[in-house]
Parts: sequence; structure tokens; C-alpha cells
Amino acid sequence: MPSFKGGGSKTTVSINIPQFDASFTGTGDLFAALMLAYITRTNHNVKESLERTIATIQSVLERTAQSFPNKVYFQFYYWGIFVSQVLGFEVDAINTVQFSNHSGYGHLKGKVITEQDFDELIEGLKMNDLMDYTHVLTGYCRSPQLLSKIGELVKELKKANPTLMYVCDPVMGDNGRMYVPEEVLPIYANELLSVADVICPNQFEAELLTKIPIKDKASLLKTINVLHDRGIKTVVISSSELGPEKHLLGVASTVVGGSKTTVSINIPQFDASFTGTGDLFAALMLAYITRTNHNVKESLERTIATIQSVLERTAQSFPNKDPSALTCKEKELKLIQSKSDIENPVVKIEAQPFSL
Ligand SMILES: Nc1ncnc2c1ncn2[C@@H]1O[C@H](COP(=O)(O)OP(=O)(O)O)[C@@H](O)[C@H]1O
Ligand SMILES: Cc1ncc(COP(=O)(O)O)c(C=O)c1O
Repeated sequence: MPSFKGGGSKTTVSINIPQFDASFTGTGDLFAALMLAYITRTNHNVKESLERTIATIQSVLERTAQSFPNKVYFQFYYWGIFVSQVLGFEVDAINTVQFSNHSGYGHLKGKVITEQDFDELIEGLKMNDLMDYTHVLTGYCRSPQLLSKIGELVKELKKANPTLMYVCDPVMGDNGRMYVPEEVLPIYANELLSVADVICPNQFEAELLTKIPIKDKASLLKTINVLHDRGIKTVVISSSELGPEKHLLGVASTVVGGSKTTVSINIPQFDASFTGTGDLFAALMLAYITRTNHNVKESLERTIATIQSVLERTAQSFPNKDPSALTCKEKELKLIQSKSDIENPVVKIEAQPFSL
């Protein structure tokens, strides 16, 4: 029964809540977060806030019996989670790091998940019989030992569900510089690639994995073929410097039933560097590769359309500032504001067959 005392006058309201014949976990959290939102929006109108909060929780509980077909195990930071959820994936996320902020800022405080933390979480999932994943997505990870364990976990999950899709974003660096310890490279190259169904390195990461310098389209294609030869069905280069002026080039390639499809897309380049776009890219590709059953053309087009609209909205939130002059805080990706673009991206740039 919420009560509000403002300006000396008190308003107290109550509501009858139809009771479900079951007990649920998480509804208290939901209640508090919804009340926070509605008390803010209505400036402490407790009647409206209570009504909307209860209406929301009632509809969530009514819908709780309908489950999503896909359940993703996420080993990641936060950007991809929202995107996957908006696109209809049930997500169990492990934050590989619990940091005060992302690494684009000048200072970084917090903790990296340890192997022991990881083991405990997996133990709990197993004890409760919750390992029924359809997808695994891994990203930023600084520990070679932990990565190795993830490889073992994927093998185990694939034994239980042979159709499970493992999407590996081998986050190691960008523009010629590694930002994780060098020891993770052999683990990606020797242990994770062999269990990956989809891999989405950027140009530098693809070079590290194959030891092929990418100087032109021929060496890019060679790199993709080497990755396919290691048994990876779908290889996606999230960005390379081989695009036309002021454009990046993204490439996606898939081998289905012995026949290969390779497409590329020109990505208009913003005059700024953003953090989180790689995470976003991997989560979007996972969603669209699943929805389209490895149609790389459609998947790449929708992924790029979504990221472009997020970056446009991010850059436009300070219209009087040159994008290159934006501070780290100003460049935080405007994901929540882009929810409808994430749900329904408008494809403006078509991917083309990749040819030399
Ligand atoms: N400056 C930029 N301008 C336009 N698009 C960008 C820019 N930076 C990143 N992106 C988008 O984000 C995607 C992933 O970025 P990329 O740099 O390849 O990943 P990572 O962050 O893993 O290095 C790219 O495919 C591109 O769509
Ligand atoms: C803490 C932190 N900082 C930075 C990044 C890099 O993000 P991206 O490569 O997506 O730009 C990540 C990636 O997950 C991260 O976890």
C-alpha cells in the first residue's frame, strides 16, 4: 500500500492483485524497478505508479509459461545482452569483468572473473539442470586458463545438444595493438577455433589467428579460407581497412553443403572510435545467423544497419560537436534509445558478392 506525503498532503492507495497459484522468483526486483520508473515518470503519483507496476507484473506472469526457443549462454560484457534480449533470446550472462566502466575511459577499477568463480557458476547451473543452451557467445576474456575452460564447456554443451551454435568473438585487439595478454592467442587459435561454428574477428584479430597479413582483398580471402579450413562454418570479418574512402569493409562467408557464399559490405565510417561496437556486432550476428539459418548476406546487412543507426543516434546526441571531439562519456552507445531500430533495422546498404 504505497503512501506519499508531499506538500503536507498525504495520498494512500491500495490495489487488489489477482493471485497466481504459484510462487515466482524475481517479482520483488521487478516491482522495485517498475515503481522507480513510474514514480519518476509521474512525479510521485502513487496511484498511477502502483496501477502500472501491477499491470506490468500481471502480464509478465501471464506470459511466463510461454518460453523462448533460444537460450544463450553469454560470456561477455553488457552491450550485447540488451540486443540479444530485444531480439528474443533468453540470456544467461556472465560478466567476464565487473568493472566500474569500460576500458575506453582513463581509469579502470574492478575485478576480472577468476577460474574459480567460473567453476562455481557452472557447478550451480549443472546442479539445477540448467545447461540446456542453444547458443554460446564468448567475447572479452583476459585469462588463457579461463578461455581453455570455456572451450571444454562448449564441447560438453555440444555433446548434450549437437545443434548448439558457438559464436566466438576472439577479442584480442584492434589497429595493430593487443589489449589482452598475448597468451590468449594460442588458446583461441588451437582450442576455441576448432569448436566454433561462427567466428567474428576484426582485421587485426584475423591476422593474429592466421598469421596472414591482410593487405588486399586476395589476402583477406585467403585468411577467410584458412579459417574455413579449420572447420568453421561461418567466418565474419567485422571490419577491415579495405573499404573505399571513408568506409570500412565487412565480410561474411559461409560454407553450407560444400558450397561457399562470401559477401562484403561497405560500412560508412564515423570520424570517432566507439567502445562496445564489437560486442554489439557479435550479438547481432548471432541473432541474424540463427534467424536466417546462416544467410550471411541478410545477417550482415541487418547487423550493419543496426549498428549504423546506433552510432548515428550516439553521434547526433551532441549535434553541435564534431564526432571526433566527443568524450568517452558522450560516446556511450545509445542502445536503449535505439530499441525500435534494433527490433526493426532498415537496411540501406546492400551486401555484395565478394570478388577480387
Ligand atoms: N568508427 C566507426 N564507424 C563506423 N562503424 C564503426 C566504427 N567503429 C565500429 N564500427 C562498427 O562496429 C562494427 C564492429 O567494430 P570493429 O571495430 O570491427 O570491432 P571491434 O570493436 O571488435 O574491434 C563494425 O562492423 C562497424 O559496423
Ligand atoms: C571492459 C571492456 N572494455 C572494452 C571492451 C571492448 O569493446 P569492443 O571491442 O566491443 O569495442 C570490452 C569488450 O567486451 C570490455 O569488456
